[in-house]
Amino acid sequence: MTLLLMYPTFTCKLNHYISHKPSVKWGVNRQFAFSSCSKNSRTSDCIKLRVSSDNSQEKWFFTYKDEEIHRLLLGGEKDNSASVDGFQLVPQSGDIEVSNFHADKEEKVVDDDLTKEKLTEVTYNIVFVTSEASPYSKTGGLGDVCGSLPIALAARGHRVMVISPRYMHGGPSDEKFAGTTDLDCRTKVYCFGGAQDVDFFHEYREGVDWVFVDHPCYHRPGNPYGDMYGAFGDNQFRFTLLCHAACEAPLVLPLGGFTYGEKCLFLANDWPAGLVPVLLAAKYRPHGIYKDARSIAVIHNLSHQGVEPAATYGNLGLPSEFYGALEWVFPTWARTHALDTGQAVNILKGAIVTSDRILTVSQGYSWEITTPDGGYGMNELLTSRKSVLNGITNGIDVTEWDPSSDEHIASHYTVDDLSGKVGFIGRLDYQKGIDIILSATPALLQDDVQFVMLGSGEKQYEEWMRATEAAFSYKFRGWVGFNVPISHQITAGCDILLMPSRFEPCGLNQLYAMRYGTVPVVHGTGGLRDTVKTFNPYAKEGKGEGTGWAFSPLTRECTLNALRVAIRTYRDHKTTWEGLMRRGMERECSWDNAAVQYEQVFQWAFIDPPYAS
Ligand SMILES: Nc1ncnc2c1ncn2[C@@H]1O[C@H](COP(=O)(O)OP(=O)(O)O[C@H]2O[C@H](CO)[C@@H](O)[C@H](O)[C@H]2O)[C@@H](O)[C@H]1O
Repeated sequence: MTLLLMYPTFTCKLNHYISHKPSVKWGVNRQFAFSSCSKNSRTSDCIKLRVSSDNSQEKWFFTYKDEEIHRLLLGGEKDNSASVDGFQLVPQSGDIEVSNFHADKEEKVVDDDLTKEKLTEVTYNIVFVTSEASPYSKTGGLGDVCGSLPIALAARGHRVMVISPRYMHGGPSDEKFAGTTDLDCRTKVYCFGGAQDVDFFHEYREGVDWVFVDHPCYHRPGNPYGDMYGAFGDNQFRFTLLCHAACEAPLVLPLGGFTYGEKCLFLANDWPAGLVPVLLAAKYRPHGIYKDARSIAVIHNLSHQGVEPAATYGNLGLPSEFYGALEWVFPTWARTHALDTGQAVNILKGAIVTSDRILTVSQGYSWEITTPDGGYGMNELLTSRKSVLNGITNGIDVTEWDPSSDEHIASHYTVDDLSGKVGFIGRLDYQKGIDIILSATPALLQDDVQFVMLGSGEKQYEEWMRATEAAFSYKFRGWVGFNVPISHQITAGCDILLMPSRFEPCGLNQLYAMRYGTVPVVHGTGGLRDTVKTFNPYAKEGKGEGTGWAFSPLTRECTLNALRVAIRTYRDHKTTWEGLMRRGMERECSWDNAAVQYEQVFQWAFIDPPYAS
């Protein structure tokens, strides 16, 4: 948390520092407290603010080191719900000396613990737009994040809607939507040369409005993006429709009796939601709608950008003058034939140049995407927007992923009761370093280890898993497919989780692994480097520190070396291993911390006028 104190005008921003619930309204006697002090001296230096109000007059009192100081309130800045979010005070003459306040100097105080304890002061109407949200739909980490972060934000007092498609695959997964009801609010959206009728389904669960856009294009076998024959050919249409519908939803859906209205904050997750910030700027604001709304482009994976031929621009329901926002020209070497001009539209680019802020899912990745290596062609663009680019490490759903109560595992355990237990879980593609696993496995299986893999993706890797299991059935098991219970069982059952990702915006499996006492061995990149601390046996007077191994560079040799060090530690140094497990299990990984950081970014988003209008 950052507290701004300025003297002698003594202006304090109270946002996030006042410890009262958002539902508490202004106008009755209230006592608030906030701290201006460092972690270690919190108690002694605490400044308390007491406000006494009889609805006509507000008197403000400060207590500093148990001494009460009366101040004149110059102006209380209140938000729409009449909660105070800032104030200005004039010190009386002969002002007391307060040692923490430095003349004409800004003081920044960081106190994470304190932040965590407090609910938010300013609440927002938040609209997550996403192609997947667990448990309704999930093919990877995006589903996890959009299924759990909204709940954490709602618990902090925000009004939160998550809007995603109502996928009907014609199988058991359709049951996940059984609790939703048709809002009977058919709406027309205009794209792809005509009017499209969409319906909205809804379920209010865990404080969140889960809204599902219904349209025949979401009703087909497969997963949200494709089927056994590959990606669906009309994905641009399917997600354009989602974005148009998502922009209408806050205006037209009376959820709990009230619409979300125009003053909301859109979180556009990855390219499928990338048209949302563009639509706000191009379609709505010119007509005076959504002038008070803001948008944040959240990048979970920059390697997918939603790029289609330039000729498709006319389908997107955007005015021609916004073509430049989406315009994308492939370099000459990437063109496919002599007549290829390289002209394309890039939806994620549109989001990056029109959103008010940009977020990635770890700090490391927010830097990597500004470099040529990690930028996937967007590095210069992202660098130009660096001042509004932040990284916040994902949290995890600590209820779903809890080794003491997990419904998918046979025996439960806690950090105080560790009992006996190399795995890999993930999409079988280039990002996840699957080629490295392929090349390292024969050597690894020479050692006394068993290796279990769960994943689906590229056919050649699925075939390799089947063939390796057939050849080394006593040492290797490969489960081809997407199976949540098995992912929990592998996470709980393994001693080591291997993640040789080539790049990893955040990575969730290493977080799940640490929570389950399974030690991660990862390539030190992006969010993996941010979250897995390499074991150091000499730290802390020989007690050791770290939660796993983050190796680099990403080669077969380095992967094998790191795995062998880990395996030796497991085998020969049981106490040390237990320390690694314990530290991983005790690591803070809930959404609480991240939710507070998200709120800070929300606050920043509303400081400036809309970036694009
Ligand atoms: N075969 C299978 N069966 C069952 N479950 C499976 C599975 N394959 C994957 N999963 C699950 O899908 C999720 C994968 O999450 P990750 O964060 O590791 O990667 P992903 O690349 O999808 O997400 C992107 O978005 C997330 C969220 O921001 C970032 O953490 C990440 O770095 C970025 O690449 C985990 O919950 C995992 O258990």
